[in-house]
Amino acid sequence: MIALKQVSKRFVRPDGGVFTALSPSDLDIQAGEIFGLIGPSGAGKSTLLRLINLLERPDGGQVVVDGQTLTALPAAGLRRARQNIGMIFQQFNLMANRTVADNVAFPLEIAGWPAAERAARVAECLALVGLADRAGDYPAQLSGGQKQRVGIARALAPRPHVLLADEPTSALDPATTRGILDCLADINQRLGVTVVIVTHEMAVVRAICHRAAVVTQGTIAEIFPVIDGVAQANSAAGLALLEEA
Ligand SMILES: Nc1ncnc2c1ncn2[C@@H]1O[C@H](COP(=O)(O)OP(=O)(O)OP(=O)(O)O)[C@@H](O)[C@H]1O
Repeated sequence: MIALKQVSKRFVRPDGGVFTALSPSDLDIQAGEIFGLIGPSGAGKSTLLRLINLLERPDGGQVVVDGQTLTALPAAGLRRARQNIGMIFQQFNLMANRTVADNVAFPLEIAGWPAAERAARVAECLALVGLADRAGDYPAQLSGGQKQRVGIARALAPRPHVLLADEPTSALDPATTRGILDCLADINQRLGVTVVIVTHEMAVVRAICHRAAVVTQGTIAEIFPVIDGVAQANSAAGLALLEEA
């Protein structure tokens, strides 16, 4: 479903220095997987995630999602292809001046869905995340967990095959975290959506991931499976993360 081929990313710092956020890396994520990107702060996890939908443009390499080579697409083609890739964020990124329903409708408006189909899809997505009764509320009236559920509903509205999650539970307490992770696992199971989740916590990987990559200093140190809730990491960086947990 997702293939990164020798993808790399450097940033130029304000002082003119060049910083390698990701050395040339390969990554294959299968359709239907929940795949984790785990590593310490500043390791390059978010950069790697944002390279999948080209929020960050790689300096080199190819990004292929659902059979389309995103790195070869012109702007209009890329906009269309991105409708197949939903994204959720640590701070939810909801629009405060729009109701819950209008937040969820937003990507459908952009994509040109007719109003009646939009309304039906919004209702469906809010039901999916357990917020059917909050459609008319504003984000400020919701708890953190409910806000993230709106984020998930918004990301799923255009029926994407891929959902990118950038530390989706880092702003939430443990009980709410559990609820959001269960929600993501449920969506993965029911809809078959491929989920890529950035986290710095092994507990998140253990809770929902099928496999995960250890990202450290701009490289993928290893890719390991999670078997019966046990993370099978064995690189030095992976073992350090397990010890921390
Ligand atoms: N736009 C940018 N300009 C310059 N440097 C950047 C930019 N974006 C990221 N970086 C640098 O790239 C490195 C990797 O950042 P990234 O956000 O991918 O790490 P991360 O593993 O997600 O960390 P965290 O868990 O702290 O979010 C960091 O050192 C960061 O400062």
